[in-house]
Amino acid sequence: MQIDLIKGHGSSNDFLLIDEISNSYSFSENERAALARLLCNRETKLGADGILFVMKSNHADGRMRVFNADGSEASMCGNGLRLVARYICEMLHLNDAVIETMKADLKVSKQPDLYPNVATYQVEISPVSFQLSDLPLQLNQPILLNEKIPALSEELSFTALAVPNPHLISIVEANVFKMNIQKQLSEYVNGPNSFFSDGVNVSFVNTINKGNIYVRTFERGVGFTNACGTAMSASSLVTCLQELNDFETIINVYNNGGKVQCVVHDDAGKYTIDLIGNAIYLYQASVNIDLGGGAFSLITHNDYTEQTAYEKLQEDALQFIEQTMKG
Ligand SMILES: N[C@@H](CCC[C@H](N)C(=O)O)C(=O)O
Repeated sequence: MQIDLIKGHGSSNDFLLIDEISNSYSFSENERAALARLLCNRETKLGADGILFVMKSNHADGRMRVFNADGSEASMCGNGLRLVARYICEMLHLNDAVIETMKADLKVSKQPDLYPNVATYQVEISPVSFQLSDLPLQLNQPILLNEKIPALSEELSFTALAVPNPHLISIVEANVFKMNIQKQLSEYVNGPNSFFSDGVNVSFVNTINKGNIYVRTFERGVGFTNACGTAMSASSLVTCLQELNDFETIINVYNNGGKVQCVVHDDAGKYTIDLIGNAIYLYQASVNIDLGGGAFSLITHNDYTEQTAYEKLQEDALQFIEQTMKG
């Protein structure tokens, strides 16, 4: 089969976007998973953290399904949703749209460029749940708010939440990033284990100062990524709950791929988060795929020129991290 796609990124969390609205593709569930495993493989000419399937919705402006590089489907993807938001808004000539995702219809909108010539979109991260059964996390308690799970770590405290994909978050000192703790812990909870039957995205967060945090995430179904949008949103909420940041106020979230902004809303205990950041296209490609043989070849590859503008944002973000995070 021949497929046209766009490779893009949100905070350098990169995706292959496949448009099923304009193209008459028809994929079985197994084919979607196999496509993700094949095309996201970093050893090939494409490689990505996941695939975004952009589909028609019967009630919203469009629909997104996201598959991780290992072929598993996720209920949500914040960085990916910004790319889909851009794609749908440009296709339908809209500034605001609603995108159907696995568990919710989410508002998205075009925003003023965060940096010159960096296409910027805001996406809604919702619904939020602290019920452990929604992750799921198997513990003899209903919620976990900044508490220890001694079997995972004697030192670190964790908060667990679903936004709606599952996240385990720990606020740490800067020196912890130099240790191997996050990798070991993440591999454990994403392998066969008695706590997380579906795995979990694991984030370590450093509160640089009020209004500025750094987040590094080991993603379920992928491994360490440059950034994870839902994780940065969930982490922002956790810092507000711990009074390290303020609700209704911009939080700059630095990551290894750049920077986004989050605003956390508290509507009488119902939390939602605005995630604002880049939606950059890297190139358009056509590929010829032999799924049975597990191989593909590139037919065309045309670069966009947007990445140069993004690199300025990324350089400044990385410099800020280096200067402020001593540890
Ligand atoms: N990178 C994404 C999250 C993708 C899904 C995640 N790995 C999961 O399995 O829940 C983001 O930007 O939110």
